[in-house]
Amino acid sequence: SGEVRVNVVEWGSGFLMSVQDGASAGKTLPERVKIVEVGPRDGLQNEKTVVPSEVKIHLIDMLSEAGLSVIEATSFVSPKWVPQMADQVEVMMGIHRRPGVSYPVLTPNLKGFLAAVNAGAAEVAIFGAASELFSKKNINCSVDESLQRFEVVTKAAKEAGVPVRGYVSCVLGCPYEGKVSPDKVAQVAKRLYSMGCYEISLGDTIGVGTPGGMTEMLQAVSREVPVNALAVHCHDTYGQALANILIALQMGISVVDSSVAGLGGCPYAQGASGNVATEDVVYMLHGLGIQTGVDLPKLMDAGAFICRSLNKKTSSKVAQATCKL
Ligand SMILES: CC(C)(COP(=O)([O-])OP(=O)([O-])OC[C@H]1O[C@@H](n2cnc3c(N)ncnc32)[C@H](O)[C@@H]1OP(=O)([O-])[O-])[C@@H](O)C(=O)NCCC(=O)NCCSC(=O)C[C@@](C)(O)CC(=O)[O-]
Repeated sequence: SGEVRVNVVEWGSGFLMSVQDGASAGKTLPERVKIVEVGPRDGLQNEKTVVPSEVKIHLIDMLSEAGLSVIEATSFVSPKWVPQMADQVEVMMGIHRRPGVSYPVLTPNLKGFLAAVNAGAAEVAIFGAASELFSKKNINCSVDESLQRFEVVTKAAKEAGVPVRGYVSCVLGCPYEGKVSPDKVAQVAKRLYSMGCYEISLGDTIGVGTPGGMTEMLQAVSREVPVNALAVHCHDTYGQALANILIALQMGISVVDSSVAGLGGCPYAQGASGNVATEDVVYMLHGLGIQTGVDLPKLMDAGAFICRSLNKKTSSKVAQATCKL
């Protein structure tokens, strides 16, 4: 109908303005999107100076207070590989778990899985890649070896009744190999799904993808894995993340990973910027009339808190526009 609704909420010195464009909220978009907030893990894992556990815990609590229902809390990986995540047990013990909120953690192997469950994790994520070289740099094994390790984790998780999410990294490009074939992404995604992952998150680890590549890759993956079991995980290095997410939504995906304040980057993907900012994703989704359950002002408070704590500027355009730096 071309109807455009504009809601303006005055807030501090800035304005939080949401433009709802009735024409763009087409039939193919989902009514509701689940956001998987990865800031406390993906966002912080690459920080060079150690972030105190209390800051991580407070951030996670602010994010759950803002209405996020899935918050990836930490990683049970080797502290020699990722020192920033060495306080995983303190973080898991310190957070105030809100009913209905899930706090998954990364577990690369059985050792990590057992430690995670011991620390009270009720959901875990395994993380593979569609690129051999990235797999080697990130988790020190080939893609096939990683899948064998993940079989062991998913078997143990099934016995313990713990749901497992699966990641595929480098779905639109690799920092070491360059172009990645959509078929390879589809094969890895299929293996993770067949071993019992309830959801497969497709990671544009270095943020190089464009909507054309995203479309081609999702077409290949959705031939092997049902689209309602897929999520997208976009880094924003080349400023393509929101466009890529919109493509994913139009193709039926309704789970989006993002990081508050656009924090982050992978230690084994040099030059990659943070994930798309959760604030910007929420702004876009609400503008499209899609529900998220997230309170944007509260989310921006969480973004402002972590940026102050890290002494860095937010990468969220929405936060910049509303002067909540
Ligand atoms: C996978 C390993 C452990 C293999 O590392 P390795 O060196 O091959 O492992 P190992 O089995 O030979 O063991 C070596 C040492 O690590 C210990 N170890 C072994 N496992 C664990 C564990 N779970 N927790 C704690 N310690 C562990 C083990 O006990 C031993 O200790 P030592 O005897 O030398 O004292 C290592 O490569 C690692 O920890 N890698 C983590 C890398 C990582 O966290 N990367 C970032 C996350 S992935 C990402 O960001 C991408 C994503 C998910 O966001 C999606 C996207 O954007 O694409």
